[in-house]
Amino acid sequence: MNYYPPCPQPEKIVGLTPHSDDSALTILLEINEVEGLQIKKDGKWIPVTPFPNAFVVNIGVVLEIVTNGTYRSIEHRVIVNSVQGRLSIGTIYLVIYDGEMYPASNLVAENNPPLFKRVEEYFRNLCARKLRGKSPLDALRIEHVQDKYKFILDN
Ligand SMILES: O=C(O)CCC(=O)C(=O)O
Ligand SMILES: [Fe+2]
Repeated sequence: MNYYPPCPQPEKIVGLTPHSDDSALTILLEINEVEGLQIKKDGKWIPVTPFPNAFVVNIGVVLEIVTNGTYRSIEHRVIVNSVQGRLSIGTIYLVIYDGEMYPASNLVAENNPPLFKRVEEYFRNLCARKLRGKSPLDALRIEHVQDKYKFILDN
């Protein structure tokens, strides 16, 4: 459960630092329907307006890796306001704690190479890690230099 108390100078703090969820899926209930959640789209922060009796379903890093980038995890943060506290409950769905994680083989082909490295024990140090945007996922990306080169030649 997350509680973000009101703050007299909300512009000076952030409720929850920008991050992508390390889960496969996160199901979030915005209990008292107070605004604050924002997603990053095209470099801009967009507010997610709470919708009564609805869950926010967030795709996490695990699904992005396993689907080889077909489903994208979104960077998000929470800001606070000076009037109302925000209450939310997040339920995270993970995979085997110390297992391996990699793009599903049937989603990878010669013309669709794996976008992420095989990773072991991604979750082991999860709680010790700082929230840092999408950087933990970016560290696992495979650069396809040949594809870039081909793109430059083709264009
Ligand atoms: O409190 C919220 O609305 C978001 C919480 C969140 O992003 C998280 O728990 O990962
Ligand atoms: Fe989150």
